[in-house]
Amino acid sequence: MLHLVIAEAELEPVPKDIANHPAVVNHARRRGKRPEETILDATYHHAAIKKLPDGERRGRPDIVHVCLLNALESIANREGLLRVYVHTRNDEVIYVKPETRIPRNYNRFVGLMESLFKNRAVPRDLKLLRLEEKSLGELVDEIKPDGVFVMHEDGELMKPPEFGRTLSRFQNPLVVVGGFPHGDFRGKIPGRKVSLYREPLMAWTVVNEIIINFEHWSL
Ligand SMILES: C[S@@+](CC[C@H](N)C(=O)[O-])C[C@H]1O[C@@H](n2cnc3c(N)ncnc32)[C@H](O)[C@@H]1O
Repeated sequence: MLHLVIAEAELEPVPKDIANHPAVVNHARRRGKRPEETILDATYHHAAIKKLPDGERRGRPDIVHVCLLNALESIANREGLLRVYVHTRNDEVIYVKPETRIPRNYNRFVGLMESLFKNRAVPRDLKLLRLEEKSLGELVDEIKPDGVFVMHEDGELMKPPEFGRTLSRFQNPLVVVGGFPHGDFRGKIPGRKVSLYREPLMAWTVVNEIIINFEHWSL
């Protein structure tokens, strides 16, 4: 079983500090929600986000959306060989049941995330998505993997097929991919740093490369 963690993802409700900013208030009103109930989104909250620390990288639910679509619709997931988790910049972990159907439509996905942050689980009966306050370290301790790999541009360079083969030597490997658009992990991430290419890649490309090459050795 491969455990895939999208870590330090830039997915969060609008922080209190900018809840009164006109860009946030107007967007919330259009969606019929209170500002604090909406998800921070760089596309709509650009003017407000600039005022936040780390503003240049925050408000990117789209990264989580594409990574989840790719991972959950993969053959590995259909075969029951994958578990996916999202860890956020505020140390929350979203547990994703393998049978979850993530909405293709971005606005619907954001609506789902808004319900998740409000109710801590969606849908209430099936709890396909569940949110808990938890650090990445606590999540790793809980999963108890027999190998931890951190995808990183500065890591030891391994071609994707070679990385797939490396993963196949473990029973329960865990792979961490950064869910942010720019810069490095903010916290210390334990594990073997691996680079799949000599240049930075988008998080969803890395997710695809990991899963496809894991499948090659595991199906
Ligand atoms: C968009 S990148 C992060 C931003 C990147 N540091 C930059 O400044 O362009 C998102 C994540 O993809 C993974 N990643 C990006 N390039 C990679 C590479 N060449 N090899 C392995 N993983 C990579 C890392 O986990 C990274 O945190």
